[in-house]
Amino acid sequence: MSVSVKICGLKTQETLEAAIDGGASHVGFIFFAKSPRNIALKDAGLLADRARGRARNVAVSVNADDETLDAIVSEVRPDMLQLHGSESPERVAAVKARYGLPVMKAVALKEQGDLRQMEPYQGVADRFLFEARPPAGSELPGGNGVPFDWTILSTIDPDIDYMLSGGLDAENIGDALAATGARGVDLSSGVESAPGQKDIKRIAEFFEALRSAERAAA
Ligand SMILES: O=C(O)c1ccccc1N[C@@H]1O[C@H](COP(=O)(O)O)[C@@H](O)[C@H]1O
Repeated sequence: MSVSVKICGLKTQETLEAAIDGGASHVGFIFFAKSPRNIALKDAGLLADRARGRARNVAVSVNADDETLDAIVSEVRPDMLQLHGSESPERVAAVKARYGLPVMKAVALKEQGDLRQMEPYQGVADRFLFEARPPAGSELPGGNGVPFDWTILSTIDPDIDYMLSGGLDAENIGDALAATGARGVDLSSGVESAPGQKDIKRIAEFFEALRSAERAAA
């Protein structure tokens, strides 16, 4: 089975096309002012229109209020909302009900016990995004290019639908898939030449490495 891939933090047509050409199933747009990947609503709307029907558009927000999410949903018409802050299970449920869209909830992992944070969201979130805890001093809850200890996921219930994230790139994707058996992955920094600057060559190299890992596992 092929792994679904979300390339996140896209800001240009050229890199969006490179992600979709490479085989991305999902493309992500960041709505978080402090991020070098933050994108204006109008620009994200244009990119999402371009991707529509070829990849699923994911809008990423951090503790966004209804007014902010209303604007994102109306301009971008995403297929999925990624909530990457400290949104409570009740907030996740309210967002799902308000927009009628699936929600992927980010959960930061550093040690085995952190997996318990996922439990209150089970049956509420449609999918999980397992991500590393941000390094000390980082202003970003995600997109730090840092992997976590993948063995934390070795005993996870196979019915839990998740994307693996945090510091994935062409060099480590084979090991990451071998360690976790993840059916979906999400990455940003690993296909950039500098923070917020997606690199077409690195996107192509990532997909090449992924296909090679998939062949090795078949
Ligand atoms: O990428 C960001 O700047 C960002 C900002 C705020 C919330 C989430 C963000 N990114 C998410 O984190 C993953 C992992 O990033 P990386 O591969 O470790 O750089 C990214 O794919 C986004 O979903």
